[in-house]
Amino acid sequence: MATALRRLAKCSVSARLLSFAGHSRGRRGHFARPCTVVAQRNFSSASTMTVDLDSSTGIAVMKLHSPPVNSLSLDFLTEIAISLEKLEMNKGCRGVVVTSALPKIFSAGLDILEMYGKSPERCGEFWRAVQEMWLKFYSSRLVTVAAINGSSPAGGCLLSMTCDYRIMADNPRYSIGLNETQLGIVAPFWFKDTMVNTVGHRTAEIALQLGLLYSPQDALKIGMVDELVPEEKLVSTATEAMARWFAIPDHARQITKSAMRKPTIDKLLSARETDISNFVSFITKDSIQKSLKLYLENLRKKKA
Ligand SMILES: CC/C=C\C/C=C\CCCC/C=C/C(=O)SCCNC(=O)CCNC(=O)[C@H](O)C(C)(C)COP(=O)(O)OP(=O)(O)OC[C@H]1O[C@@H](n2cnc3c(N)ncnc32)[C@H](O)[C@@H]1OP(=O)(O)O
Repeated sequence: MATALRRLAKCSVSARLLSFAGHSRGRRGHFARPCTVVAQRNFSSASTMTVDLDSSTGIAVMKLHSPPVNSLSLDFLTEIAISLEKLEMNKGCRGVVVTSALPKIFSAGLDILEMYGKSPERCGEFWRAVQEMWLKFYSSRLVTVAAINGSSPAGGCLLSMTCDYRIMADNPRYSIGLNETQLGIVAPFWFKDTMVNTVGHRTAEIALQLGLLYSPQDALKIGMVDELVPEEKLVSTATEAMARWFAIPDHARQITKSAMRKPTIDKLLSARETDISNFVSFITKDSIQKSLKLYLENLRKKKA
């Protein structure tokens, strides 16, 4: 099933930029089922998420549910990307709220187990799926709002930064940021670019080098998130925020979004294969594997 999903994801890449500029590629029936609430719910055999589309508002809520920490494995990334693709193709959908169904965690970022002790081939496949998820979200025609209801390190922060707007639960126990350097690894250029586009160059420089994780209050101060609300109001605030974006004619908003993001997207598209081989050669180095091993051990020790 997951392999079939990945194949489908690869086939649809070339259509992305068309939809980005507001052109419809969306012939119904491209997928086996139309994108309705029930079809979405049934779509994922692993039940790693629910996607509820309210046809009266055009807002879908995508709730990530991959215990224990919504870490982004190859299969999970593929499911997220395909779910977004299905929403993109549904003319009744104008926006998506991304949130977590797990308590206290939005997403723990990339699944470290996908980067530790894996073959170069598997690492390459994994990295392509990370790129694909980023490309789909960053270039989405939809209004995307992240409702960040828990900690969101590294890849979790990246996912939220691909969205148009971020609302975080005002809980000082949660943190968010690109903390890669703390693991002894390096955020690739398109993670860095997304961060720069979100918080500006100087703040990104400090945040990335030090691998900083910010409290919600500090994340608000630097512009990593746009709003803080009590956790119970998160999804309702996200759907309310969506109304401001829906008030703008779709084509004008989409073309503007494209103008803002296209250079960053094109940069990855033109270097995609090199980026994969850089990742594979970096992550499979003995020294990096040792760092990851240590980091995993510390994560486990913390619990014991
Ligand atoms: C030159 C350069 C060229 C190319 C680029 C090359 C390189 C690489 C770029 C890679 C970019 C990487 C991006 C990433 O996203 S890396 C992942 C970063 N994530 C983290 O650091 C988060 C780690 N986790 C935590 O801090 C906590 O777990 C968290 C999320 C705050 C939750 O805390 P808590 O509720 O207390 O839960 P536990 O810590 O007990 O965790 C439960 C369970 O989950 C396991 N786990 C946690 N996070 C991950 C993860 N990201 N991947 C896999 N597994 C994870 C944890 O070990 C526990 O497992 P157990 O078996 O003990 O139950």
